[in-house]
Amino acid sequence: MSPLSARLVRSPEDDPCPREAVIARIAARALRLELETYPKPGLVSHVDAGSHTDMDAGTFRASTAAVAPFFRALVGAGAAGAAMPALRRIGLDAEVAMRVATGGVNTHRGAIFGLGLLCAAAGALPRPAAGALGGFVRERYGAAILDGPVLLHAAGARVRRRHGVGGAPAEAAAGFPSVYRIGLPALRRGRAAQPCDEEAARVETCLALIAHVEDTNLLHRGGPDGLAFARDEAARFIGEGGVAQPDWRDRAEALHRAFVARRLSPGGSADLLAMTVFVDAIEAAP
Ligand SMILES: CC(C)(COP(=O)(O)OP(=O)(O)OC[C@H]1O[C@@H](n2cnc3c(N)ncnc32)[C@H](O[C@H]2O[C@H](COP(=O)(O)OP(=O)(O)OP(=O)(O)O)[C@@H](O)[C@H]2O)[C@@H]1O)[C@@H](O)C(=O)NCCC(=O)NCCS
Ligand SMILES: Nc1ncnc2[nH]cnc12
Repeated sequence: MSPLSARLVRSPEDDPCPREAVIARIAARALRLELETYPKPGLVSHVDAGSHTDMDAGTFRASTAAVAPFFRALVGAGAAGAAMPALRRIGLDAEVAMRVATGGVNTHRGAIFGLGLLCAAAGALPRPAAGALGGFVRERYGAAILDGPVLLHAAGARVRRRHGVGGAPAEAAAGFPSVYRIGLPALRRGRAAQPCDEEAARVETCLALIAHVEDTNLLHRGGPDGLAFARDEAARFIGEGGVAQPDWRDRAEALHRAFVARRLSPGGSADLLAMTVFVDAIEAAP
């Protein structure tokens, strides 16, 4: 662990900054709620492992527990005005902790990056108005994100080069437009359609994101055809009424099975679902 992370990672009992601890807990809760959302096409949930053979709900729970202290460190770094290289060091330490906790499996790399940047923004902004967290990431860190080192042999970087898509760095540098333009409106639409079922609202959000996002995980596993299949099917689900349909759960489960049959897994959309839940909680707070 880098000295910066070691200084900033604290146990909740001796935490002198309750607001920072609360924000970090909200980030970890967002990861748990993402996991506890079913059906999410091809993705791991508390019900099954979707298109994955190397991870399940237990792997995600262990990963969430391991990375949570680093969210606290990122909130603190944001509050202290840290620049991108400092955040990056904490993010890389979090990736190491994730891999130790999961036996080397990549559960939350995208979430550490995106949710981590939003945590830093929440640390920097005492009372974030609607849209403020994404705007802060764009203004403060956007250029550094795009100029940052590229991990040439990472699957994501390879896929981004081959297919000319921006992936996680472009999404963050632009201030998370998928969260604000797609995720949050879908969460509110889902709540209006199913006022007593928060899980339904998260399913609506997840499907709306899959229909929109250029997800490098879908490209990695399914190529352009896999990405197009996933986006078209998710768009059809949303276009036909989403979770406002009486049989929405059956339809979403059928979609889940179709993704699993093709080994498709929209991991980037899952991360953006967690980020949407986080932004909704932080920016809505009084
Ligand atoms: C900045 C990086 C994180 C960029 O990494 P990379 O070069 O790999 O770029 P991307 O592929 O674009 O993104 C990385 C992960 O982000 C998720 N993602 C994918 N598409 C999008 C998108 N359009 N918008 C936002 N986010 C996106 C996705 O993560 C999720 O999927 C992973 C699990 O997938 P799985 O199917 O298991 O796939 P693999 O393990 O890859 O292999 P197989 O099993 O299929 O064989 C999981 O991580 C989810 O979270 C992308 O994977 C990085 O380069 C970096 O610099 N990190 C340093 C840390 C840092 O700077 N931190 C800043 C402050 S915290
Ligand atoms: N629930 C999930 N299943 C598979 N990949 C993911 N990446 C982030 N969340 C995920």
